[in-house]
Amino acid sequence: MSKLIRKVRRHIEKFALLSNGERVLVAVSGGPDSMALLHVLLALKEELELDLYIAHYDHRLRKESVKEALFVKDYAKKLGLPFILAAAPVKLYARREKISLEAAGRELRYRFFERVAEEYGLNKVALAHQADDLAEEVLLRFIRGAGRRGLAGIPVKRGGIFIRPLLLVSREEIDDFLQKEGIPYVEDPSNEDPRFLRNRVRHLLIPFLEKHFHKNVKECLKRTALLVAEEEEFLGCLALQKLEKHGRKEADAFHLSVRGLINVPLVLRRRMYLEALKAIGVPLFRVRLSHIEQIESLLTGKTRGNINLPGGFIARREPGRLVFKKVEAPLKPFREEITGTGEYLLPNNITLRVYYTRAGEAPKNALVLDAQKASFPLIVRSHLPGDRIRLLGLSGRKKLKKIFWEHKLTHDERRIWPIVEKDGEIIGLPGLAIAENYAPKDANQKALVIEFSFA
Ligand SMILES: Nc1ncnc2c1ncn2[C@@H]1O[C@H](COP(=O)(O)OP(=O)(O)OP(=O)(O)O)[C@@H](O)[C@H]1O
Repeated sequence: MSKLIRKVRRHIEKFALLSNGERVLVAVSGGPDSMALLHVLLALKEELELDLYIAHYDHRLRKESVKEALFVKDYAKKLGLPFILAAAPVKLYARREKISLEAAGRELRYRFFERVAEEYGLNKVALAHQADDLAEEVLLRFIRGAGRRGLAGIPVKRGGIFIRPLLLVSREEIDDFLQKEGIPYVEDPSNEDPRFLRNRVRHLLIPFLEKHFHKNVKECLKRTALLVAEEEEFLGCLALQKLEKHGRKEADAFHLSVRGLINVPLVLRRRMYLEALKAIGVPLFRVRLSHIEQIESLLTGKTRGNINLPGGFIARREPGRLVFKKVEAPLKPFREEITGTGEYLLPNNITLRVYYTRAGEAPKNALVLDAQKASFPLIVRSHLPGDRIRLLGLSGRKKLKKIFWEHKLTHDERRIWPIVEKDGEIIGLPGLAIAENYAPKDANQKALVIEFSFA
């Protein structure tokens, strides 16, 4: 067994990353780190009785991305491992949420991993961040002015499902392993692009620090990050205890008692804000120190009114309490053209996944259509008064209103449930109904699957 595999096995044990018999989704971009991770986990598969799955997310931001997805797909096939792929409307999402392409890609990618883990009943998602990533990330965040949470860098595990078995292994050790084992990988040219601050940290700042200040600067940064991470974890536990005492969660809202908060030291209070936001589903990736400071200024009375938080949440001061809550965006009717397979972002935070598979393998809650008959373009739209569908075995057409009622859909669900139309005729509603002639005849037939989820 190679040195690297033994080292990772020790880390898996030390940080309790995996238990025997777990079902693991390996996030493989096709780059050197994730290909090494895949091989390390393959080597430990038998001993740890792991069930491995491979997932790849095609961000569609570079023209080579399809090739990379195919590389990972073929590799999974060669290894005989299940492979799950999604393609992403990253640009659209970034524009809509007013965030960078990098941040949008990250958010959608992590959401995809979580969704796949849930759908396939997997307990862990293994990511291939390594020690050099950790050092670079810490420096980068320092430059950008992060708080303590940022300086803790990249955690070795998060949220009970994400694990990073290679986090304490250097890029050099990984390269050495790949070469000795003859493992192929694809290079991501954007890793060299000096327009990205992260790449300038990797290619300019770290070598400069190594040359002129400290040969082992990466090791030092790693050590600092691990120490801060331990302290962060401790602070997190304390904050949760305090939240139990002084806070109350209510569906999409969190209430914090002002009297409870002012008796807590500022450093802990900041962490309490963060834990409260996490509890109601605010995307923590996007919460900046400035948001936390704004919340603090609500408490001290320096700011009044609503403070906008990421993901459509607000914070405001009410008598005797701070309130964090989701502001409901009004539901919008929609009509979109579906021109091919992929992911589509519809209004009202609906994500649509359109793909081909064998009819027998399609999930039950999706619309599964005969691929030949349901050719593109299709229209996906929201409900209109008088909508009807021609169902098998019925002489006339059935009102959608009746179908909604039979499935006990709420008023809001009825307004935005996606309805699929071809040539002016309704051909189905995911999970609810399919028009006559559009259902595949047998399980082996090629089917077009339309699945959707509300964010
Ligand atoms: N397109 C992808 N498909 C599948 N997994 C990916 C993809 N991109 C990244 N990953 C996984 O995430 C790890 C980190 O990737 P990378 O360093 O590019 O991301 P990052 O943006 O720097 O970090 P983070 O994921 O924390 O935002 C990879 O080693 C791999 O395990």
